[in-house]
Amino acid sequence: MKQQRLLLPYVTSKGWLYAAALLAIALGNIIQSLYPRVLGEFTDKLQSRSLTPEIIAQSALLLAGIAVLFTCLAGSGQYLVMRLGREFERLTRKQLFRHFTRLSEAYYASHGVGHMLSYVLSDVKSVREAISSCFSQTANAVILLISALIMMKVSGLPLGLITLCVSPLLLIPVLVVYFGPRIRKRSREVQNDLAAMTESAEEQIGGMRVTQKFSVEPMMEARFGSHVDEVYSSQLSLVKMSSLFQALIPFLGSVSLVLTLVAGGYQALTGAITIGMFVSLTLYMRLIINPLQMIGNVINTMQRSRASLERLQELLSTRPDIRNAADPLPFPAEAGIVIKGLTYSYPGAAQPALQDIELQIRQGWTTGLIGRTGSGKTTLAKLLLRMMEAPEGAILIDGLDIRGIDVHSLRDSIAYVPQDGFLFSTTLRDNIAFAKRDADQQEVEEASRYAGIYENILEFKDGFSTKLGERGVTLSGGQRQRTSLARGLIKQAPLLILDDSVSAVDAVTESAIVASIRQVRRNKTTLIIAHRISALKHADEIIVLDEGRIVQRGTHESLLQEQGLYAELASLQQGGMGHGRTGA
Ligand SMILES: Nc1ncnc2c1ncn2[C@@H]1O[C@H](COP(=O)(O)OP(=O)(O)OP(=O)(O)O)[C@@H](O)[C@H]1O
Repeated sequence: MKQQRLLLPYVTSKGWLYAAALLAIALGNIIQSLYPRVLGEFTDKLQSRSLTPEIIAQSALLLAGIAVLFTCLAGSGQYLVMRLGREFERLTRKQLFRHFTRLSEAYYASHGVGHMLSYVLSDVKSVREAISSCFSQTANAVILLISALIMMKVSGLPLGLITLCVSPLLLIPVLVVYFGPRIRKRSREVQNDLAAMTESAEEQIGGMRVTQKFSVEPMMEARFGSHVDEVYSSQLSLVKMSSLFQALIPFLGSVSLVLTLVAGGYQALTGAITIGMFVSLTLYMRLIINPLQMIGNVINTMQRSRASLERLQELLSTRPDIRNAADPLPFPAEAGIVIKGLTYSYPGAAQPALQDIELQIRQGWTTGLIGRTGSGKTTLAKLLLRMMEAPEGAILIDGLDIRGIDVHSLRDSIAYVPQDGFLFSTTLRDNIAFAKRDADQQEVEEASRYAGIYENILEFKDGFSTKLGERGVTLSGGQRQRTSLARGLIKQAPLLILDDSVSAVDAVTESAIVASIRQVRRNKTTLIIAHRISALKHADEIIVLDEGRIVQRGTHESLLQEQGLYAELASLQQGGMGHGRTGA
């Protein structure tokens, strides 16, 4: 799998801005590295008693100038780098969301919402830290080190002395090589555990009402608690490694200072260097050590960010399972469907969900699909929507292989109404006009009348402007279903699939809805999936599925004449179980 590169293209595209930031930081640090020299010369003049009030004023002005220039230059470099980091965060979050919209049903079945959130929140933030604060701190340290070394040489300090004093700092790269990969590995474990914990939090909080109703709070606490413990232990293991690393770097800095004191002091005693030179040497060493100490922090953050970057790159490299063919065709003029020898198994399933399906959903007809729970009805609907991919040549729409049809055009031409349609936290109007944003009020009202929800909506104080969701009205199961049905009907799509879409309404409402759907879908292709015979008995053809296979087909009347599952379901439902889920 080719890895999608995330960072390099971004940094390259912003190359000029990064170069400008680097320049500002470099100039700021070069200017700052002048101040030990000013103080060294000042000390020498003080010692040789050649100090005058003018020299004092000049030196003070010089130091103030250095401070102002450093603040302006380093400050603007820092601002630019931080801004570039935030821009990366903004673009990557959008890119991730775009990628999420392309991932398939199978991906979402194996990755929870919390897991996806952890990419958008913590991984992106962690990479942003690397390209903002780490960038400026590294630039600071490297430039300051180089300019301080040059200034020490220019100030006349002996090369041997300089080399001896900075030698312990040369061990820093060795520490980086040893600790870097270890910190990265542990960081990756932390990120994975955090993702699992977010996923668990999302699920446990989402299911809190069920938890309370079943009074199983201790069990759920233990479930979430175990994820929290895992995060704690992986973080602890990371903290151990990174603390050791971060403690060793200042230690090397202190060794450098000790050497400076001993070797510099000895040379000043013997007269090899002046006292002013000794003062500037110690100041230079302090100047270098401060940012180098921060390098420990930077490298820690960088390793964490690298682990996050790897996770993000892996995610962005996941190719969507459902992709358009090289030359995708638009949805054909007619929505007649032929299914030939379709067998479909979910990944890892022992049994196929559908087997040897031969079926025709005729253009302009209403086809009914009935069967016990788990018989494969929804699987068939999802294959028609290409939420999963059917084998080549198994599903033809108006003679075209479904795999050759543009995914967007296909889904745009099908109105799919599931049993438990998800409604968004917006107004009822927005939910109904979800897939038809330009629908006028009349269309919205018409669709809600057909779906049998119009009267209910008018009863709300704000009518169609009623807000749903956390800060709005909570609809009953049946109201939710009918709103979702209105959302499907308003599309007036060439193919309508109702997947148990009126299962939560009473028999009277159901028969009114079925009658209006028949009216609005006259001569349009419609597939009604249902458990209840009453929902599909008017269909032009009814298909009976059992354990993934078609076991009967015909009209309501012909199927009632046959010995078989349909007649069995009919007698059960007439016997008073009509509103339950048969075979469940
Ligand atoms: N994402 C999935 N991964 C694995 N197996 C699945 C998945 N979705 C459904 N199945 C299995 O496929 C079979 C058919 O399921 P499907 O949802 O199509 O049945 P159904 O007839 O629509 O049932 P119901 O009437 O209860 O909605 C079942 O055995 C189910 O467990």
